[in-house]
Amino acid sequence: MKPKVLVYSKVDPKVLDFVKQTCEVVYFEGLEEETFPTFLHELKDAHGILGAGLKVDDDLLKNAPQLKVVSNISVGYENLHLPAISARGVMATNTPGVLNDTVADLIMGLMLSTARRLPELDQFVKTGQWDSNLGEQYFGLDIHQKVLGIIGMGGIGSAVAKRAHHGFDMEILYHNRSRKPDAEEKYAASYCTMEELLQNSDFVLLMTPLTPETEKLMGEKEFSLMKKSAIFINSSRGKTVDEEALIQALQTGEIYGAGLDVFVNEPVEVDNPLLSMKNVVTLPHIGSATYETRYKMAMSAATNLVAGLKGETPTNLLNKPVNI
Ligand SMILES: NC(=O)c1ccc[n+]([C@@H]2O[C@H](COP(=O)([O-])OP(=O)(O)OC[C@H]3O[C@@H](n4cnc5c(N)ncnc54)[C@H](O)[C@@H]3O)[C@@H](O)[C@H]2O)c1
Ligand SMILES: O=C(O)[C@H](O)CO
Repeated sequence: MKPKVLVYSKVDPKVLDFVKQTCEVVYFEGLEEETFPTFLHELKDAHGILGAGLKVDDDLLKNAPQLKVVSNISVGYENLHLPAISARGVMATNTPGVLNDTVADLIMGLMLSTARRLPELDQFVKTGQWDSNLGEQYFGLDIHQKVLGIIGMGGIGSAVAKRAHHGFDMEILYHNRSRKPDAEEKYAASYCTMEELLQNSDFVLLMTPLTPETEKLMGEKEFSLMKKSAIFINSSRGKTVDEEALIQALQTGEIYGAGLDVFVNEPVEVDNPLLSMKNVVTLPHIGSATYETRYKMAMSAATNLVAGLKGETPTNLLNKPVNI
């Protein structure tokens, strides 16, 4: 009998076909309030789940006694409670690597958009404000030859360092849990403390996972250390930042601007002060959102899932389940 899999996010039909070769699939195309009870019902005899963002903790797992694999279609996995998943002998997987270049491209775009005020000036032209006497009101800041500080020099951080160093002639500083000799050699990246990085960077990119250690990693003290001319970029998770402190730093001119792909609450509330600031460029958490990369992520997650269900070790196994 084929193992039963619940796919709870929309995926390319080719990914579904791949999973269907070895599994019986129940497809949800996204979980809504109305479909969640059916999902819970189907979970009772499911062997695998595949999708993005579902909170998987003991509360959910107790409804899933047959479960063998939880496959996340994302690199971030703060939605997975790994101790609870491991304790029930279940494998957990994510999708690192395949999205590095796409997210790094977007981050370069965010840096350029914020420094050169692209969305604001786009509106300027489209609303007929462009006249022949334009002066400093449309000036921005250069990004080439500036200093980029990267907090979290992992897969995505390194892909940004590559673009910034080789493409924009930027100087790279980084802070990470451990030294990254590869980035030091290839992108002339200099390792430094958080404090040194914040004080010396023209752009500060936050690119760590969300963990208890990184929650509110950027707060009042950290923003106060940044240059007044510096731009803060966050494409990690909203909760790595104390959003109130960021708003304050922007309102008081402690920093020049911010480019944000992630927020504490997503979708972000329309009355969030960040949305009405001209010096803030916002995006709806779309770092990896291209057709090509979302396909690769879903296929990577499907491959992990099928491997786990076949009794093999998935390439991107995150945990050590008991009894395995
Ligand atoms: N905006 C988006 O669409 C999007 C897309 C992909 C990933 N992300 C987020 O970005 C995160 C990073 O992705 P990645 O693929 O580069 O992961 P990664 O694991 O390759 O890199 C993360 C790096 O952060 C470092 N780190 C962890 N905790 C740290 C700490 N306390 N202080 C300093 N450094 C620390 C790690 O050592 C590692 O080098 C993901 O976990 C996810 O939350 C967001
Ligand atoms: O963690 C990730 O992979 C992104 O945030 C979702 O695509």
